[in-house]
Amino acid sequence: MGVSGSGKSTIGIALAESLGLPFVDGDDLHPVHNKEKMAAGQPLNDEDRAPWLEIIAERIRDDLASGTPIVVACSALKRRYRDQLVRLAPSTVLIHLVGDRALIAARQAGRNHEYMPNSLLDSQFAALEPLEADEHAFEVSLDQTPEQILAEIHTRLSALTGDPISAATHTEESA
Ligand SMILES: Nc1ncnc2c1ncn2[C@@H]1O[C@H](COP(=O)(O)OP(=O)(O)OP(=O)(O)O)[C@@H](O)[C@H]1O
Ligand SMILES: O=C(O)[C@H](O)[C@@H](O)[C@H](O)[C@H](O)CO
Repeated sequence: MGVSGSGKSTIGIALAESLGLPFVDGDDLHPVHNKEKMAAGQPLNDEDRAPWLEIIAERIRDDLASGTPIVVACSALKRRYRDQLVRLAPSTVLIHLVGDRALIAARQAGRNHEYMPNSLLDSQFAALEPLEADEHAFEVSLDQTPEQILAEIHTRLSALTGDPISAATHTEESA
């Protein structure tokens, strides 16, 4: 999770590959109305996001129920959005890519997004609610290379879930 440009897709794809799990980009699950609204330079509101978050929550639940956990990139800016996402799959781990606005803006400038204008970054920060202590989650600084972020995520995931698979995967990966 994180604001636009924080690295959700980049890190999500790499994390999924390192864990041998499917990756789902939440951006692909937005209704057309949401994409058109953002492309027009308007930030989404709670009503826009609710059905989109429900689609993602059901996808997480359904894939987990079929035996395949997935890695998902989703802004998940507010605490109630995250509660909606994990409601159907409480074992979900939320990973917040955190960093300062200037660095994120610089990264946004370096890419062309399908629909998201860089001008909406301030609205993303305005909506962002930091993780709270009772969330099954952790923060990772985005001011690192993708490789460093991935290594930290593996370490933190193993500590949080006690899942040797993550550690084993990391060991295999670094071998
Ligand atoms: N750790 C990193 N170091 C350097 N560049 C990065 C890093 N992570 C991502 N980037 C670059 O920053 C830009 C934004 O990354 P990415 O698209 O993954 O962010 P995002 O959170 O998915 O954005 P959005 O939500 O708008 O789709 C891309 O050009 C990507 O290559
Ligand atoms: O919650 C939101 O406002 C949206 O999901 C945005 O975050 C964009 O879809 C995503 O960042 C792609 O740029």
